[in-house]
Amino acid sequence: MITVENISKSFASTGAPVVALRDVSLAVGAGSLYGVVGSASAGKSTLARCVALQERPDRGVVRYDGLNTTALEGRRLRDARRQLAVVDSRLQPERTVAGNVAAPLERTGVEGPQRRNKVGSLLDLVGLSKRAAQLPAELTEGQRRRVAIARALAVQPSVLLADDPTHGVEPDDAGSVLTVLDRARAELGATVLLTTQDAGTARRICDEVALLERGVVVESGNVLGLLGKPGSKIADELLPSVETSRSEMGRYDRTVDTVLIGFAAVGALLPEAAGRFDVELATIGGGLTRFGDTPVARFRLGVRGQRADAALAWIAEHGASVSHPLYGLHNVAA
Ligand SMILES: Nc1ncnc2c1ncn2[C@@H]1O[C@H](COP(=O)(O)OP(=O)(O)OP(=O)(O)O)[C@@H](O)[C@H]1O
Repeated sequence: MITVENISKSFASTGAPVVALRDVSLAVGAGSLYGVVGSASAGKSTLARCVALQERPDRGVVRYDGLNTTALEGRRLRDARRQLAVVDSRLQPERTVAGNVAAPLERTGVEGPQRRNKVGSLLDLVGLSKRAAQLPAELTEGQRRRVAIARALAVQPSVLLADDPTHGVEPDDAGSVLTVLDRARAELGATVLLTTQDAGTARRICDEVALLERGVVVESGNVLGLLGKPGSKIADELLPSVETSRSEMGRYDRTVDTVLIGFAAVGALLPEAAGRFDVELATIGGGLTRFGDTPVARFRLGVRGQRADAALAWIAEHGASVSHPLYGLHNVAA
């Protein structure tokens, strides 16, 4: 378990100091895949460096399993660092894929068949066994990232830190990088903390997420839990957008936005409510996506019928969130 408690960090500059983090707190549960999402210069890398114990915050504390790391020096700092690994995408260009993954094992004195077996299982984990003898230059950027992840995992860290792991990777290739991070958590039990500018990354693999804006955590929590929360910025960013024309909305008695989570809800809840209460629930905006393996829909519904209130209450009772869209520019196309 990693806890970040009220950390702040500024950097000197020619003018006023640059405040990279302001009073940031996070709790990253053991075995979770935690995503810090934010736009450029939001402070993500600074936060990742503080958690990786590469940078000391000006104020606040980073704890590993309760241990306050902020004051650690020398051997105790090295011991604390040993349980975490940072994915460093700079590979040794003259060494093969297997050689790069073997490098940390060579440094720690793991030899012979033990080293070969370990490298072999890590290459299996990242899906690059067939490329063991190739050089980094012969790989795609996404494959190189997977080598970097395998190398980071060679020291059997309990925490894996990946700062913007899909940056510069082609979209087609990015999915396999994320899959490998997910496997590191699922198969090796590592806690994974990643940063990203891309909401899609959080949607694909993160269980927990924090939204960082100008050095401040504006929202955090369980991803699926946030989706139904009215006014959630994270939900708004991750869910399909709802764009409906005013004239389309005007054809119904009223319109509502609804978020449906899981196979049963997405597949059956709306037709079931429409039939049960004899109302029309027409999908006039939004769409369907996936969070990991879980299907999630955000629909704007045009509602007609005398028992509309009862139908919407029934949907809400069965786990959907129902909210009334604002007639603002944000939601309504002209
Ligand atoms: N070593 C440093 N010296 C001076 N300023 C820094 C340093 N590191 C970061 N900053 C500044 O702190 C702020 C946050 O930077 P940081 O790199 O943490 O953001 P980020 O969210 O990772 O951005 P990006 O997604 O663009 O990498 C920025 O204004 C940046 O210029």
